[in-house]
Amino acid sequence: MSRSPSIPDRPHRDIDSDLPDDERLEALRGHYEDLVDVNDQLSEQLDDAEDRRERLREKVDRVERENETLKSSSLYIATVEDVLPDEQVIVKQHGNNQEVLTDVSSRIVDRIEPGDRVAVNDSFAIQTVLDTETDARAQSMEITEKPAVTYADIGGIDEQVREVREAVEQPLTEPEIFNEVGIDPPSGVLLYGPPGTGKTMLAKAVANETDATFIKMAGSELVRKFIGEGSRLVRDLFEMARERQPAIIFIDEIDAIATRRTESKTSGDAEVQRTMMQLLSEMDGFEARGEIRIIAATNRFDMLDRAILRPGRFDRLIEVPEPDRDGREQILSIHTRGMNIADGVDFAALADDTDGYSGADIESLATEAGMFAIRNDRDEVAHQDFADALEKIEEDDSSDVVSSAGYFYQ
Ligand SMILES: Nc1ncnc2c1ncn2[C@@H]1O[C@H](COP(=O)(O)OP(=O)(O)OP(=O)(O)O)[C@@H](O)[C@H]1O
Repeated sequence: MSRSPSIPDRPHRDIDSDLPDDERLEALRGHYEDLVDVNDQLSEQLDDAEDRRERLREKVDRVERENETLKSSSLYIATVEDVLPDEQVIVKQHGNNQEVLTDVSSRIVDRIEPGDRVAVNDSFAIQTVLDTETDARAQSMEITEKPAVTYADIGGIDEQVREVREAVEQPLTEPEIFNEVGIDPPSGVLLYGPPGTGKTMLAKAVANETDATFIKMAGSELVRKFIGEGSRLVRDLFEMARERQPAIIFIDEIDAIATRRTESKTSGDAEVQRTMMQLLSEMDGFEARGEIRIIAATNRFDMLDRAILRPGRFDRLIEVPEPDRDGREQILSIHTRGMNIADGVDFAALADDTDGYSGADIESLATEAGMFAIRNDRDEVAHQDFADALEKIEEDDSSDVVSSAGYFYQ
């Protein structure tokens, strides 16, 4: 290693104040030149030091990268299940679900809590607590161990409930039937229809019924929020499902990533295209009789790229329409179940008066009626409250009577 150059001495000159002016000036000039000289030497040394610092920094970066590569090539991901005394923890390795009791260094132990994702080496020693990058991406998904929605909460679409149970629930609960008959269940189910008609509820209710983890991702998030990350997020989505199976993957607004190809070839389109290709390749490599089911939803069926509807992909289409009159009455009674409803509230008449309302609109109507009762200092909701609520909703939405008006789905 080269030795550091020595720092030049500070120039020093005694200048006698009794000297004649011209000699003093000459002496001062000499002193000034000494100073400039030292300054030049110091600048040179500083430049050298900067160079050396830069080279060292590059070396550190290289070593860090090599270290990262070494670590990433040999580490496995696990979840901490329990932290025990004496710096021991139980971890469950992802993928094979193997549970292991392992030591953890005191450097890390204080930072670990049950539920943390960690990286372990071949001998299961915890190397790092995973930082939040993957978790941040996981946050773009909604993960629910057991959604609270049940089939009994869904009104007016009994036929769709039956179809979803057959296409999604049965392959999970009775896979042997498909084996015996020798057919593959549908790979993916596509629910299409106007907004607020219960598509998300259907997906959640199947997850509830089958004790599956519900993992929801919105297509719009895949392309808007994480530009450049869409295909990675799709991989994460399926990875998450594999870790938590049985699982229901629900991709809402699938049209955002599976629109018909347009002529324009902007980079945004290319990104959307890549995200969709990733989704298709995940689905193609999928065990149809496995423990993961995929449901997608759209209210823009007309815009969908037909490539996603081929066999082995979203090959079961279920239309979820706006509720008819009886459906609206059923949904009204579901959403008023927990309300203090006065005698004389005529649900049949309200169902007649809500033509074109979606399930979500009917839910808002019930809430709004409750607000009218509160405003009028009553704890019982009367028929008039519903009538007032209806009027208010019609007024608020006079240009767009119900939220579902103007959708396109076929
Ligand atoms: N068929 C239904 N029965 C009971 N409630 C319903 C029904 N449809 C919608 N709702 C109510 O509307 C809310 C929104 O429904 P949901 O999210 O399932 O609609 P969606 O079809 O997925 O809509 P979007 O296409 O806008 O995502 C539900 O939380 C529920 O309260």
